[in-house]
Amino acid sequence: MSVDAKIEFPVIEFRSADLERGTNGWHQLCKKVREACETFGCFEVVYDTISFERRCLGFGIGDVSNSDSVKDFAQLMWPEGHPRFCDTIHSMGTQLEVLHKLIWLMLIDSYGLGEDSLKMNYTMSMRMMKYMAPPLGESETGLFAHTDKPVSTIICEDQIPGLEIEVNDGQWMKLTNLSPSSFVFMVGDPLKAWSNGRLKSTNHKVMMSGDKDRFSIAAFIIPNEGTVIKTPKELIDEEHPQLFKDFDFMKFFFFAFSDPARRIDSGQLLYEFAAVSPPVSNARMDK
Ligand SMILES: O=C(O)CCC(=O)C(=O)O
Ligand SMILES: [Fe+2]
Repeated sequence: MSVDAKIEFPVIEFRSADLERGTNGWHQLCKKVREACETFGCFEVVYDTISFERRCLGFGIGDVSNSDSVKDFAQLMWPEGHPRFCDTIHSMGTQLEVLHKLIWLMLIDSYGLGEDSLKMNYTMSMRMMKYMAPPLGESETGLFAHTDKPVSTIICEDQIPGLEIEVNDGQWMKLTNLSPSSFVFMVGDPLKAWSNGRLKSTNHKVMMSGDKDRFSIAAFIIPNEGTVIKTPKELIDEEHPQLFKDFDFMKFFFFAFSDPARRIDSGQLLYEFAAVSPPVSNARMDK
């Protein structure tokens, strides 16, 4: 099904002059970020503060903002160490983590909440993906449709399009023409639960066509064991009754990747796990 041409994917430029908290520029950015995350569950962030070589190798590394953890990983492949690899990954991880936190702060400010309302201990994992070009003239699924289970994700691709988001029931929009300084920020299910369903965790997938392989890097925020996802009371009122009970992130994460969960639609898992009153029918509550 093709997408309505009127739907425009949000592209938000983070100019350094606007990144000072409390300024007019900051407030405008907060509003745009909130609108994008409420409507689309994701947006393209143009952020040229981060510059690095967009070279991917095809594996995942946990806790990338910790330089020892990156070194331990590099030792597996290069027992004698690989300082350049470690520096690149560590510096990229650190900067992507800053970007995650900046966007969280914008969301917090946009709802007028205190910083403590979205505070947790976490590690950021990075996955590097190579999607092979499909056979000539064909189109192939690179990654099946899902909503993200980490709190939030930042995706960086090497200019070969492939990422698609579901904008209406069954309508897929391919994200194209991302600028070389762009990233895609994606709301995950726990952030949706935190926001009492205001923020959308969008269904997305990777579809490959054309003759070029696609490389991407995804940086995921994974809360530490014992973290409880809790909706701030300010986001619950008569107009917005509580949709999700407080839940242990790790239990949700394990549930989402368990065998019985495989038979459930990815976007439905959060409701199965944490809905305050389970929906009577199978219909999605956020539609
Ligand atoms: O590679 C991409 O562009 C998307 C990756 C993704 O959605 C994921 O790893 O959850
Ligand atoms: Fe994803």
